[in-house]
Amino acid sequence: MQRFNRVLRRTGILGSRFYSSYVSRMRYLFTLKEEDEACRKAMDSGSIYLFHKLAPLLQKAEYGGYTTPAMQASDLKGILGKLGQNKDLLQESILIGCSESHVTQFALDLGVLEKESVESQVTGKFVELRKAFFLLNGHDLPLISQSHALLRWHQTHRYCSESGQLTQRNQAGSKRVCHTNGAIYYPQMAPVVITLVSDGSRCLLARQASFAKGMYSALAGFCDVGETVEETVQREVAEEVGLEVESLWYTGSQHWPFPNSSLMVACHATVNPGQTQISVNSVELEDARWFSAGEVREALERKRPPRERAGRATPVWVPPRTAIANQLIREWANQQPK
Ligand SMILES: NC(=O)c1ccc[n+]([C@@H]2O[C@H](COP(=O)([O-])OP(=O)(O)OC[C@H]3O[C@@H](n4cnc5c(N)ncnc54)[C@H](O)[C@@H]3O)[C@@H](O)[C@H]2O)c1
Ligand SMILES: [Mg+2]
Repeated sequence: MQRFNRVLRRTGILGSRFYSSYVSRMRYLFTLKEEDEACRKAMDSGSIYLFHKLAPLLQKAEYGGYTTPAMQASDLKGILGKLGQNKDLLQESILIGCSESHVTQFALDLGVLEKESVESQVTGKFVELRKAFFLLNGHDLPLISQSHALLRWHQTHRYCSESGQLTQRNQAGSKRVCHTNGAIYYPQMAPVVITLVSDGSRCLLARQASFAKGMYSALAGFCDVGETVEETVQREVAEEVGLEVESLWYTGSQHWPFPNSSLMVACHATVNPGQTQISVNSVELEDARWFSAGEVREALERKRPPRERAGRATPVWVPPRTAIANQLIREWANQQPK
């Protein structure tokens, strides 16, 4: 905390004016992205979330479920020493945030070490990200999702696309620079719209052939270059189910790490109740259907994935609460008369 205040004072951020805790945290993070030395120092007293080949470290929680344990940099240095690894590996950590108590948070991928030997030194197991999404509660997910996306970006974007030379990251890991031509690269994400279409009394859910059996979701699609969010919603609904959107409104957003890094922009949309004939685009979707509010409420309550019964079709279920699709579907169901 003292160091935190010193950095803020030196950079003129902590002055006579009162800053809320949130503002001072954001200003502090901004400074750490700009100043490599300040970031290096913050790492020494920060907490570090571990990954192994992009799989986050998960720990069984005392009262059930799983959490993501954070390690102190000093403890991690000891572990690296025991595993015969140079402590400089710690410098590869990337900055991901700052807790409310002003402890800086970093993420580090220990993929260069053998997974089992790391697990023997820490409490927990490295779990593949998709599985981790089902095991963790909503509180831990944004941090893990952000860390995964940033670590992955650094691992897969090491070269300058103009000079072909290796680029260097700044200490925080918020950018990479090519020292041959000065090109700067920032972490990328793709904007995606996710839309729940309604005709006033029913909503439209669809499934891709790759979804788990029985799972239906809202329509989703990547934004094309040059499109507005509104245009993407209209195009995706037309492309995937052959309907024309009459009105739409934004409701929320979510960072989504699959398959790469997406910013999911969630919208509700309506179509004319007199023009609801679905024409499924079979290249994109396996099925799309209208569901009544009652059917949607049942799907929301169903255990995921539901137990299969011999000779019966798998009951319809929807993505878990950790996916913004669930929020969209739940919002719509809550607005319908009981
Ligand atoms: N969080 C959630 O609730 C939620 C729910 C549904 C879908 N999603 C995500 O939304 C994403 C998009 O949905 P979709 O698959 O229906 O999209 P989509 O309908 O646009 O179809 C996918 C196709 O778009 C093309 N494409 C265009 N730009 C792309 C890019 N930048 N990256 C990858 N492919 C690109 C590819 O040909 C790909 O096969 C999926 O990756 C999925 O993980 C998230
Ligand atoms: Mg789609």
